[in-house]
Amino acid sequence: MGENPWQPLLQTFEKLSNCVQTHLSNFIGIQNTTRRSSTTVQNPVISVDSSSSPPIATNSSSSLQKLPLKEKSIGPVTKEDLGRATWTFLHTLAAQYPEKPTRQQKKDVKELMSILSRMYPCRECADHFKEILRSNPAQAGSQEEFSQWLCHVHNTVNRSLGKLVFPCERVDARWGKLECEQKSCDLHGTSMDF
Ligand SMILES: Cc1cc2nc3c(=O)[nH]c(=O)nc-3n(C[C@H](O)[C@H](O)[C@H](O)COP(=O)(O)OP(=O)(O)OC[C@H]3O[C@@H](n4cnc5c(N)ncnc54)[C@H](O)[C@@H]3O)c2cc1C
Repeated sequence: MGENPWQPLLQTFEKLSNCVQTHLSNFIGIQNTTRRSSTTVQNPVISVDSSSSPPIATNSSSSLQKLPLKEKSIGPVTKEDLGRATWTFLHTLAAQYPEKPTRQQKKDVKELMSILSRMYPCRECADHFKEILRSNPAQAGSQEEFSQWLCHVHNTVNRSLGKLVFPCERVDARWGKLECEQKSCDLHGTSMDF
């Protein structure tokens, strides 16, 4: 049998096709990279305080990309990040705590502190906090009592870390209530002790 007369033409076509495919996939790859990085700039994903953390690549189909972003990249949470976030939560809670809390609310504060001292996701901090609570049991008979007690225990942690002590008479200036329309974020207390 003689050689297929179309063979050289088919081989040329195959080479051309491979070449086009390679260029096309390179091109698409570049496009995807470009799109991903421009999304990151225009609509950054998440922010944390730590500027030293390397950025983490995100899957373009991830819903994370739709989250609003501040300016910095995501990375592992440090003990300091966790501490600042937790103090923000606790001081804000104290700022919104009712003047006249219910018995349940007072019990909740004690339980919350107790749970923190067991489950705070930094073992040494949790153990340290447990010790602090032992000599300073939570006091939450009123908004002022709670926020002053919290300021005091925060200062105890500050001292142990060699940080400056915060002037507790200025705690209300530092930590206010959440900005919520028509007090919709306020915790409600009661004048009755039930
Ligand atoms: C329960 C708990 C226990 C911790 N234990 C440890 C530990 O054992 N070891 C460790 O390394 N880290 C610990 N941390 C973390 C540590 O307290 C800090 O959060 C972290 O070191 C970051 O400190 P920072 O200087 O950024 O400010 P932070 O101490 O996080 O304070 C945040 C902000 O609160 C304000 N502030 C400071 N002091 C007071 C105060 N007394 N009252 C009201 N507002 C104040 C300041 O404006 C400050 O910028 C603990 C955190 C918590 C929540």
